[in-house]
Amino acid sequence: MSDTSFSAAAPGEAGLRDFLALLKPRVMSLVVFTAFVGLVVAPVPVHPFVAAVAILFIALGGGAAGALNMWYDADIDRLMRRTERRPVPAGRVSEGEALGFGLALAGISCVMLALAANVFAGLFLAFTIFFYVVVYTVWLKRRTPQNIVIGGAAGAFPPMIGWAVATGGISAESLLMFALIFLWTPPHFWSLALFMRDDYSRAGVPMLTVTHGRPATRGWILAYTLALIPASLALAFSTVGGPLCLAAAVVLDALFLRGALRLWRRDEAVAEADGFAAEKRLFRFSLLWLFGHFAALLAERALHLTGWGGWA
Ligand code: HEM
Ligand SMILES: CC(C)=CCC/C(C)=C/CC/C(C)=C/COP(=O)(O)OP(=O)(O)O
Repeated sequence: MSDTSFSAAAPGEAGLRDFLALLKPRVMSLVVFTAFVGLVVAPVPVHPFVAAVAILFIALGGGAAGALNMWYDADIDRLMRRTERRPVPAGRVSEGEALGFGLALAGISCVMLALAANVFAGLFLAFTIFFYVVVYTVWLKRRTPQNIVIGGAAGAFPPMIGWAVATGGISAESLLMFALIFLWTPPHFWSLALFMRDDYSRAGVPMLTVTHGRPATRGWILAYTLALIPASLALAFSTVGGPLCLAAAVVLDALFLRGALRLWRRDEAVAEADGFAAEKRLFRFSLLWLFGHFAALLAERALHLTGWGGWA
């Protein structure tokens, strides 16, 4: 294989790196981690080989959804500084290639997950890809500032898919994991939208910062952060939680709330003058917050296996 397949290719010349970029690997890493935790904390043990194969196909399914999103959004990605260098808008991968790659990967991953785990998990993965690509990307993203609130459900399904791999179904615990990510998505995304507003405005995407302005967005970030607290406590007190989850929830929630309150009180001129430093900090912290909650669930499960952890 030549070196060029790994380097940033010229227009019209796709490299392996470009097809990897279509999978949105950085975002999907946390998505896949939440699916993994959903699988591990479920009360039904899964053979390690089946678990590894299932996680691989969930990762590929998530990647397929990313590729299909980038195929459909190529026109607006071309207009935003953050996304203009992506493989399709930069012309290194054609729209047809991105569409074919995404569809093939989506089909393979759903069928393989159904065969490796169970049909319900395979169908759930297919529904999640459909939700992200059709409901969020095609239908809502360009129409309403509620796009990421409703469409965000797609990003909240993966731990339920992981749970479904183990149990073949849905439970109160998997719904609580869903609720945690569902309520987290608005503060996660809107803190980024505060400092990326001009990109979205240029592309004509009706994100809340564009349609309702920054001060209103700050209020909504605080509102969803407050709603996150009971959701994370409920998960900590559920059968998959325990003292460690509770301690993690208290610390992470207090820090998230402090950051959201700080953003809410910010003067726009001050925020602009310091380059939206506090907004960027809260966006980065949102990633740590979600990782921390799911890492705590995993650690609680590990402790439980040694006779500690959990409430029982
Ligand atoms: C509709 C829901 C969501 C929207 C609109 C959204 C939007 C974004 C955007 C625009 C970025 C900026 C950087 C980039 O392009 O990579 C980003 C970063 C990120 N998001 Fe989200 N996100 C959503 C849901 C999620 C979910 C569910 C997860 C994981 C469970 C997640 C994990 C991440 C991670 C890990 C990054 C950092 C990527 C990096 O380091 O470059 N996001 N998100
Ligand atoms: C298993 C499976 C199918 C998982 C899907 C998970 C999922 C829906 C994650 C959402 C991640 C994300 C980057 C949303 C932003 O889309 P955007 O189009 O607003 O962001 P962009 O402008 O960066 O493209």
